[in-house]
Amino acid sequence: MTTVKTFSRRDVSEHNTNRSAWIVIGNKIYDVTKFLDEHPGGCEVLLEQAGGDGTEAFEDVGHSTDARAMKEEFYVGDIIEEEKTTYSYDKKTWKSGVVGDNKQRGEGSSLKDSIIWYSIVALIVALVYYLINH
Ligand code: HEM
Repeated sequence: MTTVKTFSRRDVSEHNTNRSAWIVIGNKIYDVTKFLDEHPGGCEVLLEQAGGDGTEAFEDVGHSTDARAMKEEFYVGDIIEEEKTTYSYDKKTWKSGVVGDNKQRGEGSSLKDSIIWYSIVALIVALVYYLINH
């Protein structure tokens, strides 16, 4: 059995320089010190997140599947159970990305939307009918 190392967010916050840079992404901790010079997005953005939670920044960039796989090379451990966060990103399925996202948002309003559209069409039809017959 492999035991996963765990660290508190305070532990992570100590690794906030180019000598040791840890970033939290999705409650997992990555030591990107050796990656600083190789990151295609530059070392500055990584250093900005170093010692903290870079989940949002990482997801906002829309990193490729390759980039996601690559980050596992730098995995050092997990955030301790008590300090784990639920991210808004957890609810999204990143594989289907924007499509799933739209579907999620659309579900609530699609019925309302179509009722409004049908009403507008019905009104126009009624108006045309009225104008023709008068
Ligand atoms: C271990 C963590 C990370 C890995 C392995 C990683 C890897 C990569 C890779 C491979 C790319 C090239 C484009 C792609 O394949 O998506 C990239 C681009 C980029 N990354 Fe990261 N990245 C990491 C963390 C971050 C973080 C925390 C930020 C914070 C903002 C960030 C910002 C960017 C930006 C701005 C680009 C450039 C996008 C562009 O020019 O199109 N990355 N990263």
